[in-house]
Amino acid sequence: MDAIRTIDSPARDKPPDELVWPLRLFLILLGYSTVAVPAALLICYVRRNRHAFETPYFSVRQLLRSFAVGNQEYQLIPAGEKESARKDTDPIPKTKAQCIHIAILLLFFFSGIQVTLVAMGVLQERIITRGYRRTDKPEVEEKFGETQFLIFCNRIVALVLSLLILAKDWTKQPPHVPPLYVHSYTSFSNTISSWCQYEALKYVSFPTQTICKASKVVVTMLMGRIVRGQRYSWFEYGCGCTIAFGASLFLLSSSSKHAGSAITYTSFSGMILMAGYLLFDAFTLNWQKALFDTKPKVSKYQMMFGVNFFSAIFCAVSLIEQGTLWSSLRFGAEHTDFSRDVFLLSLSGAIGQIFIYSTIERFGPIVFAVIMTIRQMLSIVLSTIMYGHELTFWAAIGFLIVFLAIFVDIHKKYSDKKRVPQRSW
Ligand SMILES: Nc1ncnc2c1ncn2[C@@H]1O[C@H](COP(=O)(O)OS(=O)(=O)O)[C@@H](OP(=O)(O)O)[C@H]1O
Repeated sequence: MDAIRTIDSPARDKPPDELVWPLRLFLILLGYSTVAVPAALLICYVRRNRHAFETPYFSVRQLLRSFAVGNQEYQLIPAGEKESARKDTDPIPKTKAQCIHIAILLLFFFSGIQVTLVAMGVLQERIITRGYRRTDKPEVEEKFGETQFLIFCNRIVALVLSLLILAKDWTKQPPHVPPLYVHSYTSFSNTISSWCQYEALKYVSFPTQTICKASKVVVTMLMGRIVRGQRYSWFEYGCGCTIAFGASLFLLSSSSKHAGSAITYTSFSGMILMAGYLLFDAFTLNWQKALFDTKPKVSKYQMMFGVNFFSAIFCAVSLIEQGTLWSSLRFGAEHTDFSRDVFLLSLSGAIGQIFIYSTIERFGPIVFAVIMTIRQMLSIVLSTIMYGHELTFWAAIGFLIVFLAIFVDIHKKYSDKKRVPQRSW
């Protein structure tokens, strides 16, 4: 939620009380546990009595079984294939035609992510900063401030969109082998990483924040080793570090004005929150990739449905426990312009998710992390052009370093592939 973060991020020299965020996190986790604990008990119960839940007919029992146990009867993966299933999807093509196809696809996904996330940023800013006239009393203008409700609407629209696509292509969907609750991990880590990032803005200086965000690629690689057993060579780690260095140089040199207005030092809390953001974000990506690698694999729309289903529940529970769900819905009913903007925001978020899942499924978590890093740099380049500013010398060097590292990495993979005959692309 870029724009919301920008607005809420405080421009002050002294960070707030360091004891506030652990308390807030504790309350959030307590809220989630009111759903997670009963769900975990239910899962244990169904797993222990799994035979009682075996039924060939569509029923609540079958749904509970899919939720807690999964459909292991479709697990057709031969033992020897398990290793190769863990490898990242390799986007390096063999022929020129494949090269062009890959390049167009990457550009399409990148543009989709960029356009939808920029649209979301603009709409979020609009919703949070401007007031809305009441439909029945146009002379009264009121502001909306419940950001959690916006996330809830976003997840609901994404849930409905994925459900519509699944219903349309029902016959083309692979059987969903893992238990449905596995998507709650992605949902939880995605939510907590966003929360950590948002919360960290109050405790970290701009340079620390930038360097941490630029390190996304390296952290995603390290997490890939832990979550999926994916090995990367020293050369690949080197490229990841070079991208982090180049992106930091670019972002820091081209955003010196930001640095002046933000917090001037990083506290211990800030470091923990930034680490939380990076670790949960890297876990999300690698867990998604691990699910795409099951055989038969989980389709991107099944995953989108599963993740948004759990996220919607988590958000709804939070809103109900804070007592803000009904007041937000009432605000929506009384301000039709607001409802329209929230719908457009949620729709762009949902379409953005389709691009995100497509990228991770097709190109893997590292390419996605690189795309998100370039996305941040491109936003700055675009605003520099729009406002007629000039890129600094060091920003240009940083930009060159990032693209050079990407080029060298792709080139090496391409030449390695030429040397070693491949089974099939
Ligand atoms: N792996 C994965 N799966 C699903 N969705 C994801 C993923 N990574 C990022 N996102 C969503 O993309 C939105 C922007 O994410 P970030 O703020 O982390 O991106 S960045 O800071 O610009 O790099 C943000 O959307 P909102 O949560 O709706 O704001 C993220 O949740």
